[in-house]
Amino acid sequence: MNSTDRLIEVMPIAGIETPLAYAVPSGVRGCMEIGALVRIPLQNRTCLGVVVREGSDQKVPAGKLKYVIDGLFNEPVLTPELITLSKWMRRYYAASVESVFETMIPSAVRQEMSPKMHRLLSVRQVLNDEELQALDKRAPKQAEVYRFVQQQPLPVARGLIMGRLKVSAASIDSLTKKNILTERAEREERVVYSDVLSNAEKVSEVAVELTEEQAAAEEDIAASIAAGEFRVHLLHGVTGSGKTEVYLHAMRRVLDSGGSIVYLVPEVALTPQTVSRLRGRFEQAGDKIVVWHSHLSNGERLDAWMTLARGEARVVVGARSAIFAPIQNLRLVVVDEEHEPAYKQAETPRYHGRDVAVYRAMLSKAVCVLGSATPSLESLYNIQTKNYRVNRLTKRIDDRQLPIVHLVDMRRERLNPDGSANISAMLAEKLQDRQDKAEQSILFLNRRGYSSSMNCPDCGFVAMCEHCDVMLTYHRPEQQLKCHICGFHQPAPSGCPQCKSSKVRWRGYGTQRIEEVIGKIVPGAKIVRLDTDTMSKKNLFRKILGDFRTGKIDILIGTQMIAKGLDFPNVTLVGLVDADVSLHIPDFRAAERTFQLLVQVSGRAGRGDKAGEVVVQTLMPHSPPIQYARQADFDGFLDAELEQRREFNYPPYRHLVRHLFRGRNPEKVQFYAEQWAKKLEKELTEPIEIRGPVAAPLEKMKDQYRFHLWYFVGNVSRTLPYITAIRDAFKLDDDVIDVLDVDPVDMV
Ligand SMILES: Nc1ncnc2c1ncn2[C@@H]1O[C@H](COP(=O)(O)OP(=O)(O)OP(=O)(O)O)[C@@H](O)[C@H]1O
Ligand SMILES: [Zn+2]
Repeated sequence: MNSTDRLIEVMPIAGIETPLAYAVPSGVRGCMEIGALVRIPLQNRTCLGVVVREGSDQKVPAGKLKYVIDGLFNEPVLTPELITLSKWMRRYYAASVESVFETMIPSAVRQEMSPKMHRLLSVRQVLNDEELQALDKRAPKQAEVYRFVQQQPLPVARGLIMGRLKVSAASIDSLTKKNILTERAEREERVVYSDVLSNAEKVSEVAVELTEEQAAAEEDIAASIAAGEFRVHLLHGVTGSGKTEVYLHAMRRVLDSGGSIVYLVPEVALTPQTVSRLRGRFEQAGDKIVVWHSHLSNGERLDAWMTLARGEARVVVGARSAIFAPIQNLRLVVVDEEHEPAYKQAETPRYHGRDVAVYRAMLSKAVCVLGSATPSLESLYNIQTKNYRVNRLTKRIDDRQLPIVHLVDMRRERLNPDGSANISAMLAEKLQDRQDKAEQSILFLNRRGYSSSMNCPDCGFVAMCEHCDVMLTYHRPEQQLKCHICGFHQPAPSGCPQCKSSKVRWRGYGTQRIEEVIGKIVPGAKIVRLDTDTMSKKNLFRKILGDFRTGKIDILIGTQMIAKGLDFPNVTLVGLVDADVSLHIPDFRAAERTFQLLVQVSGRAGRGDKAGEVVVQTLMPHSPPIQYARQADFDGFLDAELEQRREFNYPPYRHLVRHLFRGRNPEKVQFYAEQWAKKLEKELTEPIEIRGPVAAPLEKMKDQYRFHLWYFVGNVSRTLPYITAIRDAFKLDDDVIDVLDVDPVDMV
């Protein structure tokens, strides 16, 4: 290395937890700034890394310092504050550098992938005659490739060489490995950013005049944006109060003053209405919006990302990972439906999109707006403890009334012998009434109850998954029993496999069964079912919503996953078939989830000129979350629930960390979990409460047995590193795996 060489520090994406110093060769291709994605040599291989520092004071012995190979792009793929965010995520979620960067930088970007990408080869090291003759002898094919490339005036496409010379990829690769040839990816032409959601339901978008409440909320948010300080606003507005309109006005201001915006939704595919409203509003005004969603091809992903990195688009809308968009001058982060558990990632790094959004906003001194009709207890609590500002919208647009909620006690209804069990007389009658009046209805099933299992009344046999601790679910169209956790399936037996009785029964009900029953109750109604099968078919979901809007469908049946943000003015009846299923899950948030579910699904009724009604079927009509939801009493629910949480030290009073051990051998898993607990209790100097180990509620999953411990932690960033340090010195057997999940939403 020359004394004039510039140094940078690069964090390899390769299972290493510290940055390494590299020299930057003069004339190197690509960006070398902080946040740039670069190729580096590391222990005899080439890997990717992110530039985290310009300059270095690492003492690298002379002759050991290596050169960066090149930068993948001409601009950084992460902003400096995203690098800081990555450090926080590693610490807070006990995650590796590799997993954090792989989450932050989409694989399409890391692989520099595009369907229209060429891999171009050129000569890096010119061979002299002697060397060329040696190569001719040793590897004639390689020599042929070398000669061919050397004769070309411009870099030549790899595919072309392979086709023309009939050589294998291996011959080319060995030349690049020896650094005789060099390969780089280049776009054939600029890929036009096409987007599958671009022809979503068209909503003609004109900016409406805000109501008084909306205007007050928006002005308060605007004041924070103008102040240029980090602030969090909780926009707590009842269903149909026009929260989206408040976001849109605030966004307009930010765009007009040159700032950028991240807008998060729980799942893009489930929110086509929101996406088309954003598009309608901003793209007509000439502001490009990037919609970041799972149906993008790799080429589109790369292109969308780079559009943001280059500052060509200043708004990104997407699910949780959109929070990592390399957008500069971030002024506003919107987290819509902030209470949604879908914001939590189920794999490492197990981050919570909302919490990361708040942290990123803080780093950028931006404003974060969390919006919901049913905010999480954590956010409501933060109003008091972290000075979140709260903006309430207490009224629906045009003073529309919140719907009347009827509770039906299904313990009495169950006695109905007419075969239409699970649909109460009241719900049946109201469905027919809406049909007569040409109004629309939506029926919701609680997702957790969306199954029908097989059991035998003679011997008590229940069909269970061979690999998981769950009952198999009956799917009528395919006549199969399926496991919703691992996908195991088998043909549905006609008799009991254990005692051969022919009296097998199907208990519970799925959307399919409800559809049949409703068909009998309301003959002539056009009924459509929305479930996971529908969701897996591209565009079908949007088509169904479109048909529902135009009145081609009378009754829509689905699980609560479809409830988010649906806004159909002609819906005057909502039925919740099984309100309390979610009360029985082993989760300290069971009451909160049930309350949220009731309020959210009720919120779909009566959004137009006509008043709405809700029929809630329950076996526990007196349980507090159901009563509070019925009266739309948020404060009552909050007070009661906070008291419970405080008593048991649950969030929001403490953070929970779940430490799961799993493996195929249950005794071994339990043994390690217990050994660990002993070690932790002995060595941990921090006062935290430890509960467990105990078997997880879902003890067996995908053939693995699961035990877990719970840590009740006051300050995660401070305490977790102590736990991980002890864990680093705790050797597990190869076939036992442990996972730390901070602020978990999955309790089973
Ligand atoms: N100021 C306004 N004047 C007239 N119509 C409005 C106004 N603000 C919002 N709307 C309309 O009211 C309806 C409800 O608004 P929106 O969907 O934003 O409510 P929301 O608070 O997000 O509801 P939810 O939480 O139930 O999804 C929409 O059709 C929207 O276009
Ligand atoms: Zn299974």
